[in-house]
Amino acid sequence: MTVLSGSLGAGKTTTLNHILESEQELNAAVLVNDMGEVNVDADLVERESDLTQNDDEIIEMSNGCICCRLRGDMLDEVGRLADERDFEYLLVESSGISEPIPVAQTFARGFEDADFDPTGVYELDTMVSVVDAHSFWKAFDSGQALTDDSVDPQGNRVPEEALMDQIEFCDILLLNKCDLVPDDELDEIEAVLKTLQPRAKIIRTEHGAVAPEEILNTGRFDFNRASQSAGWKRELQEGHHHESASDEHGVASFVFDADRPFHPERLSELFTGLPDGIIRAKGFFWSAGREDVAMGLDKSGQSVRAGPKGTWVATLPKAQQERYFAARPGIKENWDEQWGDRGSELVFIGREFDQESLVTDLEDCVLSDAEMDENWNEYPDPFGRDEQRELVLADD
Ligand SMILES: Nc1nc2c(ncn2[C@@H]2O[C@H](COP(=O)(O)OP(=O)(O)OP(=O)(O)O)[C@@H](O)[C@H]2O)c(=O)[nH]1
Repeated sequence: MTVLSGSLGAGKTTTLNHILESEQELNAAVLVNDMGEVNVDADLVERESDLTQNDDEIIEMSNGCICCRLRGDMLDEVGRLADERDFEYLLVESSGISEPIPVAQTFARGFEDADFDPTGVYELDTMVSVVDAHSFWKAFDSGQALTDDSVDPQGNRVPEEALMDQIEFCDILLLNKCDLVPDDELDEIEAVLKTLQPRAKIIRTEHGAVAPEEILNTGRFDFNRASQSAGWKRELQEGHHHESASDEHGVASFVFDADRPFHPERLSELFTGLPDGIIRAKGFFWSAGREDVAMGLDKSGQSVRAGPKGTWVATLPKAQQERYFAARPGIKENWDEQWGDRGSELVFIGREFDQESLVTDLEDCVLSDAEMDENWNEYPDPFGRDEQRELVLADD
């Protein structure tokens, strides 16, 4: 099976129809997930591809998203399909806001609440994300997310976070609507995509016209590799610290690390005022006043979330610490006698931003010697108590 993800209107249905038309021999079934009341996409697939006449089957799932509420239902549906029909390939179009990881997980590993176990029946072959080249910059620069009513302080996700998930977790990136964008701009978008997601193959398309063999039976999907493929994860693992390596399109990424806590207010100010060119930021940090919790940063486009993310190994009982050291020797290597693993590692990925001044600004946010000597652990902070949430809304 192949799963198509991508934001609203990126061209998933168009791509699906193209595949079904150009592979007449393909004995396929299709599952379309649409969040609306009426499953417009399923109608379109049905109408434009004569699927029903080919004795194929389309499952429509509306009123919910297959990455969360409908996970179990989705499995039951494809289980029924496997029982009742004889077909070779399953194509899934997920809704524009679907997160690809839980969808992939559901198919690759099953889901506890479902009666049907897909492993051994379905084989997840390729995760495809369709990216709209025409609205690419707008999706990250518009600031829509922050004024959008759908964002609330409880931490609901915003569209650009879904888009970032789709870019970071896939095997094939289809850069669609290339007819609407000049070549030099496409080169820039591709440079950004490559940095955000170094593993995926990027294919430029117009009207979803991709050769079927590029996304069917590619054998590319591997859950573990896909989970590790985000550009920011690689940066952290490979430790490209403070390195400036911007490519010919001005795309650069670097890791900032510090073994002292940040001044929370200075840092939150910096986070909310990051240069426009910073498309992605991710990592963990040590915030003065939070001795026990590791804080997380998660920025996609205009959306910036920060807040409690985990526990420092240093705060765990000794026996548990030993288990961590055994599993991840890297922790021990960077262990500070006084502070243990407390510290910060933040990845920034962006385009045409002044890296040097950002590093200086970050350094200014770290506690000074004097601040450290005073009460390093007595700073109030604007971050939420329980979880990461939108920073701009964090002070209400
Ligand atoms: N100019 C241009 N238009 C395109 C291209 N691909 C798709 N479209 C148009 O963009 C619109 C959205 O395409 P869909 O295929 O419905 O997008 P989708 O991702 O399935 O959309 P949702 O299911 O609503 O999330 C349609 O009007 C398509 O005809 C393209 O490459 N170039």
